[in-house]
Amino acid sequence: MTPPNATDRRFETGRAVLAVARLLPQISRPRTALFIATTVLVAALPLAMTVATGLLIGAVPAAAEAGPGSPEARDAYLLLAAGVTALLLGRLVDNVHRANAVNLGRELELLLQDRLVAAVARPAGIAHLEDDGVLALLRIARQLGADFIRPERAVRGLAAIAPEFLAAAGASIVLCTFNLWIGLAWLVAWPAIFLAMQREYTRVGLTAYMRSTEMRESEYVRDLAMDARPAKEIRVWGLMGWLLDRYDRQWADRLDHSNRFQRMRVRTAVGVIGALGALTAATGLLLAQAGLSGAVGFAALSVYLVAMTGMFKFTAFDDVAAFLALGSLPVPKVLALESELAADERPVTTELPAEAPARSVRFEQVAFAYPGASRPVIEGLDLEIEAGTSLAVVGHNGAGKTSLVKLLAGLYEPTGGRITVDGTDLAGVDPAAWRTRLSALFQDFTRYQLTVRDNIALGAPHLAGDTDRIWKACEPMGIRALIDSLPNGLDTVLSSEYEGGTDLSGGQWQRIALARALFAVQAGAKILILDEPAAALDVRAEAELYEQFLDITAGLTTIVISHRFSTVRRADRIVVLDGGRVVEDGSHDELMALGARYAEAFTLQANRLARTPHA
Ligand SMILES: Nc1ncnc2c1ncn2[C@@H]1O[C@H](COP(=O)(O)OP(=O)(O)OP(=O)(O)O)[C@@H](O)[C@H]1O
Repeated sequence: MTPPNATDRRFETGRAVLAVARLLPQISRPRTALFIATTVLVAALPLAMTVATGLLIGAVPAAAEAGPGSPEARDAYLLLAAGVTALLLGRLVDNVHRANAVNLGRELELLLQDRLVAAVARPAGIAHLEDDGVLALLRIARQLGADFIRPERAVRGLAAIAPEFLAAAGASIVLCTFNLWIGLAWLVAWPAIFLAMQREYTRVGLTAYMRSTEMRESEYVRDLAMDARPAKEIRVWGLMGWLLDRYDRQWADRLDHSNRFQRMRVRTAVGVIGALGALTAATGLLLAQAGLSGAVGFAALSVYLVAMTGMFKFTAFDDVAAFLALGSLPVPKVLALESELAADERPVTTELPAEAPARSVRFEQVAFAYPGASRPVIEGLDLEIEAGTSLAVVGHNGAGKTSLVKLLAGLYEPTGGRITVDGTDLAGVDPAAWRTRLSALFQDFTRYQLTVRDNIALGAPHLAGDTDRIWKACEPMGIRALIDSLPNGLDTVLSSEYEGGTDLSGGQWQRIALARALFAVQAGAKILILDEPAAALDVRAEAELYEQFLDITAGLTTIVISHRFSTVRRADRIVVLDGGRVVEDGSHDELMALGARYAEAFTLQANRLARTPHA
């Protein structure tokens, strides 16, 4: 996602406010209709009161002369009643208008949050979650309802400003009856001033948006200082001072930047106030001349004066005007993100047969580069994985092993070539349906701060209530005794941040995660991916676990990535990856006989292990 360019920015304010206005009927048509009706009334009623007051002032001398009960007195009473009614009704309608705006605003925020979560959850892959533009929007989205980025405030701003706008237009038209040019000047002045100020506010808001990467950085630094997870390293290495320093510097930089923008806003405001002062002085002077020369009567003069001073209620410089600009700013961005992510969706063109993969999964000349990366991590990769067999993938750090399984899981799409399942190109298959056939455990698996039961059942959440099945997944992992020893057994929360909860050792966590993968297999997954499945276990424990996995998952397609050759050698077939290509391919015995990279690395590790019997 790219940030808006200069041309886009000129129209940003109008587009943002329009986007807010267009969303309101989606929340509630009747309440939007009420919003429009009360906007007109809130603008018209004070104007009606002004006119009634002016006419009343003009009618009083004649009524006083004619005496009580006279038609003139009745007219004066009627004008008084009209003025008072307009005043009271104005108050009442104003309250309804504001309350309606607050509710509409809150619901607008909810609507945007919902649409955003749905939009972000929609793409099958995870590439969008590494896109700086998307992350900037997500940051804004997380803050929706906080700080100045509040669409709710935009609706309240709109509610306050729209009637004032109409009232100012009405007052300008009243002034047109005094002097056409003065009236027209006022009619044009307010929208121009309003737009100038909105552009300034928008500029400030956009700067915050454009600096989202810096802001994310400083939020990251702040969270590092406060989170429990990095707390060990930060204290052991004495990083707290360094973190706080860095955070302070980033804040100072942000403040400095925003102060610079504030100064620019003051310049515009001074220019605007100068123009307003000149127009007010000209109007006042002309009114005074007209009054003194008798060209305009006393009643009309008072109406014109009230119209002129009433125009200053218009809040172009007020907080509400800033809220309107800043609060609406994220709205088109959320909508743009929504359509951008929807456009990225690829069409589903084929369905895989229920038994697939029955023959094989094939990587055919697959190439892949991470979004934004200049070089591919996988290039010209050909690999056929026979269904029902176990495959081990080995290679040095950064060789592309994890990237390969991420492609297989559909978390990213190949940038070249294709992956087929029994001959069907995965590009046309519904990724969600494909993933129900996969069970995967990645090396950076998630330690959910949930119960043991949930941590295991998340492998197939629809079977979460099946306790027997959960125990069945735990058994081969050797964690039954561990779970029984926990305060609430399966229902113990795996986090010491909760009362009655507990944390586990690295190896214990890994066994829980393996049980989760096994639970998914029990639920019907046909391909099992294990990326460094037991790096936290000792070599023998890992080899034993993998052996057990192979027994339990016999007949399943299993792909394991490991640096432990005692694990790797148990696979039916081994491929060595280097620079994103397969450079060796065969069984353990075949690769040993080949005497190349695999054999060399295996011998090296075996010799080391032989020297360290407790490894
Ligand atoms: N999300 C990402 N964005 C950009 N580059 C990435 C990303 N993930 C990995 N890479 C790069 O891709 C290359 C291959 O990474 P990959 O994780 O596939 O290697 P690996 O063989 O699994 O390594 P290891 O044995 O260390 O786990 C590396 O150079 C890495 O820097």
